[in-house]
Amino acid sequence: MICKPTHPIVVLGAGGQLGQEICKNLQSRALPFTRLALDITNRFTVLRQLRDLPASAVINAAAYTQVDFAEVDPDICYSVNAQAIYHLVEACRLLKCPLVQLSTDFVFGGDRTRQSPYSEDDLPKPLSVYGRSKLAGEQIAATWPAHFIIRTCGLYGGLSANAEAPSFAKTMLELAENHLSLRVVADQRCTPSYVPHIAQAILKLIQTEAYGTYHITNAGSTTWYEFASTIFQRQGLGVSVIPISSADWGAAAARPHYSVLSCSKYASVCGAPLPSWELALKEYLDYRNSI
Ligand SMILES: NC(=O)C1=CN([C@@H]2O[C@H](COP(=O)(O)OP(=O)(O)OC[C@H]3O[C@@H](n4cnc5c(N)ncnc54)[C@H](OP(=O)(O)O)[C@@H]3O)[C@@H](O)[C@H]2O)C=CC1
Ligand SMILES: Cc1cn([C@H]2C[C@H](O)[C@@H](COP(=O)(O)OP(=O)(O)O[C@H]3O[C@@H](C)C(=O)[C@@H](O)[C@H]3O)O2)c(=O)[nH]c1=O
Repeated sequence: MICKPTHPIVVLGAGGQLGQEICKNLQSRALPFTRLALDITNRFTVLRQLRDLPASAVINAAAYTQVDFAEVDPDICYSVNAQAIYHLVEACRLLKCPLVQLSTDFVFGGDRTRQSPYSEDDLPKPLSVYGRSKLAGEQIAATWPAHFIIRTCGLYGGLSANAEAPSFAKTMLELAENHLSLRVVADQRCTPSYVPHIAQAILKLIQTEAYGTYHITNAGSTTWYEFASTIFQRQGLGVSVIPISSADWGAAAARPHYSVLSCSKYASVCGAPLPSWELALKEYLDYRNSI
C-alpha cells in the first residue's frame, strides 16, 4: 500500500489552512473536498464520494479546531474529530489506501511537571474537550493498520479562502496596528509551526510505508510571549508585550503548560528535522513583507 509520488490523494478539509497548503503542494494530484463538498460526519456521503476514487491516500485535515467553543459544544467537536474517523477508516479499507490523520500537541498537558519533549510513545493526557476528541480520533484511525497519525502544533502562515488563515501570528500583527501594548501568556511552552513546512513534511513522510504515529513541528520551543515579542522585534514594531499567566488570560479551555514534541522519529525516517521555529518565523515574515 504505497503512496506513489504520481498518484492522486484525497484531501479532506481542503478549505482549511493546512488542507489548502497540502492541495497547493499536490497540484493536479489533489482530490480536494471542502466541508461544503463533503461533510465527514455523514457516513453515507463519505462512502459514496470516496469509494470509487483512484486515491493512493486519504489525508484528513478536516477538524473542529475552536478549542474554547469545544468546551461548551462537545458534541459537535466529538462528531467531527472522533466519530467521523470511523467513516474514514471504512473508506480507506474499501480504497485499500493509507489514512493520514492530523492531530495535536493538545493530546498532552495533563502531566503538569513535564519539562522535556514528548515522544510518540509517551502516554497522552489531554486537558480539554478538543484534546480528548483528537485523542479519540487518533485511536479510531489506528484501527486501520495503514495509518499515519501526525501530531503538530500552533499552525500559522497557511491560507483560508485564498487569504491568510487566522492564526496567533496573524492576530499579533493585526493587533499591533492599533495597540501600544499586548498581554500574552508566558506559561505555555510549545513549538508554533509554519504551515508550508508541515505540509511538505507530511507529503514526504507518506511516500514511505513506515506507518504509525509521528510528531512533526518546527524545531526548538518557545512561549507565546516570546513568539509575539520576536515577531514585533523582527518587524521593528514598538509594541510592548506584557507577560501574563494562562489564568490571567482566562480562556475557557485549559492549555498545556508544556507540549513540546520530540520530532526525532520523523527526522530518522525522512532524513532531517524541520527548520527551527526562529527560521520558520523569518521565512513567514519575509514572505508576508514581500507581498
Ligand atoms: N490550527 C492549529 O494550530 C493546529 C491544528 N492541528 C490539526 O491540524 C489539522 C488541520 O488544522 P487547520 O488547518 O488549522 O484547521 P482549520 O480549522 O483551518 O481547517 C479545518 C477544516 O475542516 C473543515 N471542517 C470542519 N468540520 C467539517 C466536517 N464536518 N466535514 C468536513 N470538513 C469539515 C473546516 O471547514 P469550515 O471552515 O467550513 O468549518 C475547515 O476548512 C486538524 O486536524 C487540527 O486538529 C494540530 C495542531 C495545531
Ligand atoms: C490573541 C491572544 C492570545 N493569547 C493566548 C491564548 C492562547 O493561550 C495562546 C495561543 O492562542 P490561539 O488562540 O492562537 O491558539 P490555541 O487555540 O491555544 O492554539 C491551538 O490551536 C489548536 C487547534 C491546536 O491544535 C494547538 O496546537 C494550538 O496551537 O495565546 C494571549 O495570551 N494574548 C492574546 O492577545
